[in-house]
Amino acid sequence: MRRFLSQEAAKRFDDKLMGELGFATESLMELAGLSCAQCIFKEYIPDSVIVVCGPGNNGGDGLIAARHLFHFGFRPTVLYPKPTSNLVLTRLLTQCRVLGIPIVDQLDDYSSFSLIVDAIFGFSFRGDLREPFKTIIQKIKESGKPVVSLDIPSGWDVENGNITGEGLEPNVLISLGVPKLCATYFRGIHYIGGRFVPLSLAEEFQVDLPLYPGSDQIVRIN
Ligand SMILES: NC(=O)C1=CN([C@@H]2O[C@H](COP(=O)(O)OP(=O)(O)OC[C@H]3O[C@@H](n4cnc5c(N)ncnc54)[C@H](OP(=O)(O)O)[C@@H]3O)[C@@H](O)[C@H]2O)[C@@H](O)CC1
Ligand SMILES: [K+]
Repeated sequence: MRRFLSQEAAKRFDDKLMGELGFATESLMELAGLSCAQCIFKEYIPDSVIVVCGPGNNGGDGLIAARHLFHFGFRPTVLYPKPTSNLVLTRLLTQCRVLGIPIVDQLDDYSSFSLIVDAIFGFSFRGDLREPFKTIIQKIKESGKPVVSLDIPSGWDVENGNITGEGLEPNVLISLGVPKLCATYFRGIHYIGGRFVPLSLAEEFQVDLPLYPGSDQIVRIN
């Protein structure tokens, strides 16, 4: 059995979940985002947090995590630099707005936040880092603040890790469903979250599922 998925396998895995296995993106994203917020609550005292969201579903996980973090007593702000017309993401942005969570499209100074949540890129990241996210990632690194990455440390090659050196070096990584290959290069605190993978799918892809304690949605593996 393997413990990690390649980029191509992660995409096929996702297609199966959202296709023949009957799941909706929104429902799995909700479980993913909740599990991320639970990991953050375990590792950090509630305080101000900036949740930096990219244009894809990783950004959606971030919006959901921001909403749950608000309910857990954190003071989240969302950085959403790229406008979206995607209905799922638009609805999640509305849900944050309803709670009074500030949503900004640019940020020059991260110093007023005690924690940065990286929901910029997930398993679909490829090629050279493009703007505006290249500068955002650079500024996050310069801030020296603790970083929690959702699914993939942004800027890392999904299989080969931080090969350009431009990627984030998070303190905590929360792999969603099954870790991707780049996680083998990660040396910080590593959780798996999102307890939604059917055993039959894990067997088909020959990946191990972690043993989640009790009814928990998260498990620390490193
Ligand atoms: N399957 C599961 O179990 C579940 C998966 N879930 C989550 O979904 C995530 C995967 O989401 P995803 O496929 O939407 O892609 P993701 O990585 O967020 O964004 C890709 C976008 O980024 C951009 N972009 C790409 N490369 C770039 C570059 N070099 N430089 C700059 N921009 C670049 C490009 O956008 P564009 O620039 O084309 O607008 C592209 O569209 C997964 O990791 C997990 O977090 C959970 O929600 C639910 C359960
Ligand atoms: K990320």
